[in-house]
Amino acid sequence: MVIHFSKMQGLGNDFMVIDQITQYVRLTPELVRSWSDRHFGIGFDQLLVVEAPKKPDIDFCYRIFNADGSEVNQCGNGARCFARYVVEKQLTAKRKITVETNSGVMYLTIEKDGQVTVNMGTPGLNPDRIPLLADAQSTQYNIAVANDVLTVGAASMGNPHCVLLVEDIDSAPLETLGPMLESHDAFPERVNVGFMQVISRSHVRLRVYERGAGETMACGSGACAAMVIGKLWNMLDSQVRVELPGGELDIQWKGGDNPVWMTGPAETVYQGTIRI
Ligand SMILES: N[C@H](CCC[C@H](N)C(=O)O)C(=O)O
Repeated sequence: MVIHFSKMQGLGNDFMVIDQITQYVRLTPELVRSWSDRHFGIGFDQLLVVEAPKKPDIDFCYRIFNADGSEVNQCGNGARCFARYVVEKQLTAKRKITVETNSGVMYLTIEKDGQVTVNMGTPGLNPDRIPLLADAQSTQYNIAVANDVLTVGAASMGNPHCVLLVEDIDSAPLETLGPMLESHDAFPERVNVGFMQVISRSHVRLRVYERGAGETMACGSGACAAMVIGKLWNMLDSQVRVELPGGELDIQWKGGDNPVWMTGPAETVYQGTIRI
């Protein structure tokens, strides 16, 4: 069987995108891992799967698999690529798209300049929502790692994130602290780990060691989580330029139960087929 796919990227966070509307393939963790391999497969950070809606008033469903084969409930950069994919494949003529993921419904708008704005929903700060093993909700949590205690912020954007402050993003110890925090016992479903350097109240630099993928060139939900946590720490205003290794995202959040808005690019690199 031949599977048609698009290879896409949002600020260098790269994706294989398939639709299960015009074709069908049974997805297993082993198959996803074989496809994500950058030497023996196609190579990607995440696989995005477009499905027909299950409810009225929803345009599509959208599933996300990390490179390690784990299925997750949110991908910010992927949401922007998803929007461009369904338009380019003429699966919709809409410019405002409603999509349901395992973590809820998202609202996507394709802007006139081709960028995509995503309503990423309200951040989850209750430890049970993240999930995080903690006695009470706080803006800061102390996590024992190796022989040190790290102070982190934690939030869910439909997927779990922790964020720590660093003086210099370029020398941040992602290779060591990333995996240790990603799989730390305090995070029962593992966690995405953001390393944030605050440049001003409207500009941060961020690197993310992603759950199930390692360090990526950009993490959309990670940029949202970092902005939320930085604002809760009263270090950031309500609109922030998040500078990631792969480029910049515009993130906006007014606090409280307001949604987080993310705007950024999404591009198709090539279209291909793979035989299974
Ligand atoms: N690694 C993430 C999923 C992809 C998120 C990221 N690529 C984004 O743009 O939000 C997780 O396990 O929750």
